[in-house]
Amino acid sequence: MASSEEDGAPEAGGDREAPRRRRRLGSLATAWLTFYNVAMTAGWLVLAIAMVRFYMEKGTHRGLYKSIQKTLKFFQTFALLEIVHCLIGIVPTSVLVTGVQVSSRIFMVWLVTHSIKPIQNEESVVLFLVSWTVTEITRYSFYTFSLLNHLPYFIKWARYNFFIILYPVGVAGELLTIYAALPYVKKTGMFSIRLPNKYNVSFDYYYFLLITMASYIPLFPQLYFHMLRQRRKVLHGEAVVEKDE
Ligand SMILES: CCCCCCCCCCCCC[C@@H](O)CC(=O)SCCNC(=O)CCNC(=O)[C@H](O)C(C)(C)COP(=O)(O)OP(=O)(O)OC[C@H]1O[C@@H](n2cnc3c(N)ncnc32)[C@H](O)[C@@H]1OP(=O)(O)O
Repeated sequence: MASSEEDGAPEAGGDREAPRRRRRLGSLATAWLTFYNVAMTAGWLVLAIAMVRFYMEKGTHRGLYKSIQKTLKFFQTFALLEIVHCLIGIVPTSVLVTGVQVSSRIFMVWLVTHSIKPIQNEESVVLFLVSWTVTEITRYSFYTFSLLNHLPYFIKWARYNFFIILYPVGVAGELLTIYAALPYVKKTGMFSIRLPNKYNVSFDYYYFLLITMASYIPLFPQLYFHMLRQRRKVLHGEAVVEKDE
């Protein structure tokens, strides 16, 4: 079920500029992006298999995060390159949208789940892990097949439909995990800087987490509506005007 993009002809109802844009990409950039997307698809697939195997063997989510954390940290951190891809112009995506998306994930991985051990067994961690994993397998395989001009319709369909449920579920998982971390952060004062000190600077990680949670209110709808616009453009061929472009 390969799409009609194979011969460079525009797809019915798709983005008619996409094949032309891809042809303009240099062969080095295309080779790099293909390698990057294949590696990321494989990485998130390994993570998915590890999670399913863990649950089948242990019958509980307790200990799941610990068992997959190295793979998760590696591949999610590797995604920082997506900001670089936008900055150097090899993908036609907004730096702002990608920056918010990637930095919120890096924050969740390193400054919340990795750093605050008592929350690693929360059910909410499983919520965001599953949402991220399904999303990323779909997204990176979408990019890979698009670059190879052999995009099966079901992958395109999945890329622009799964997020409708997975995005709110992932965000709920992230917010509940931060919420679960609050008492520990308050009790230990971790990552906080108290006055007096020689630099005369104070920082309270507990309030930083509260502000981060509040920032989902304006930022998440923007990402969600961005994806809805992309969905209309790619699946229904509607022209879309992005505010930050
Ligand atoms: C320091 C503390 C910070 C705290 C911040 C707190 C606020 C956070 C609020 C936000 C919360 C987000 C939470 C999030 O982590 C939750 C989840 O992810 S849950 C799981 C569900 N998630 C999703 O579905 C994610 C959806 N998001 C995305 O897909 C992308 O990340 C996004 C950047 C948002 C959108 O993608 P994009 O605009 O790029 O759309 P397209 O995929 O259609 O791509 C457009 C064109 O670019 C080409 N492209 C892009 N990347 C590549 C690539 N790697 N290789 C090749 N080509 C690429 C793509 O093919 C399109 O090209 P064309 O138009 O020519 O076809």
